[in-house]
Amino acid sequence: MSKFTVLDHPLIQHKLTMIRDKNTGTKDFRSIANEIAELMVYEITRDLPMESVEIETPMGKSMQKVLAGKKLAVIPILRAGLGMVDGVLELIPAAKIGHIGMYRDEKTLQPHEYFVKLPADIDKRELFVVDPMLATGGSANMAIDALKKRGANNIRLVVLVASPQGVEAIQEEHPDVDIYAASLDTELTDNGYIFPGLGDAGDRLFGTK
Ligand SMILES: O=P(O)(O)OC[C@H]1O[C@H](OP(=O)(O)OP(=O)(O)O)[C@H](O)[C@@H]1O
Ligand SMILES: O=c1cc[nH]c(=O)[nH]1
Ligand SMILES: [Mg+2]
Repeated sequence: MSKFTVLDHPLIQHKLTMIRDKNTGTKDFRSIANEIAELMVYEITRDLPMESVEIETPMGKSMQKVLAGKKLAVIPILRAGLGMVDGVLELIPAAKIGHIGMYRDEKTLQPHEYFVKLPADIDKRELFVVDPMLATGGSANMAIDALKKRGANNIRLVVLVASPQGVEAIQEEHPDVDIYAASLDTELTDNGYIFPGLGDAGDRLFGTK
């Protein structure tokens, strides 16, 4: 089964509380969501493999460490996943970006895919799928399906807030995909919203409500 990790760094938790607050407006929600994504990626990338290379400092030749292994790509699930991309790029500015458009039918809660545009070498990259909310898990599961169908084989899912049902759904369908969240919240409401959650993350990010 895949790993599920809550990143409980105090800065992440403090900032998450700020965006949970319904009085936090679009401008602050947007910038703080990106700050949390940046801190999360800092924690998650602790285990990236390294290798030694020879370089020459002004003092002479020396073996030093650099990142080894696969290159990275960030895959936001549109729309709300866009709200985490800039934060990730602060730390990994050379990452490629792929987009997967997904919306959840408000009545049935079923996800619908409407856009997929990915880097050509997706099979050779380590992918960070980002979306603030993992509620029923339907959207993330379908996004991961879309990636695997196109050759992706190294995927991590990074969300701000997860529900227990969402984590279970991903672990069941994609046991190879590790999940990272800033919080595991207590429940899903009858209309599919995470409680206490953030409300509608897309609407809060883009000011569409
Ligand atoms: O786990 P699920 O039950 O599938 O719900 C989570 C999805 O719902 C939200 O997107 P939404 O459909 O509201 O689209 P948006 O990002 O355009 O607002 C959210 O950003 C996730 O993608
Ligand atoms: O709580 C939720 C659930 C799905 N989508 C959101 O934006 N928020
Ligand atoms: Mg939405």
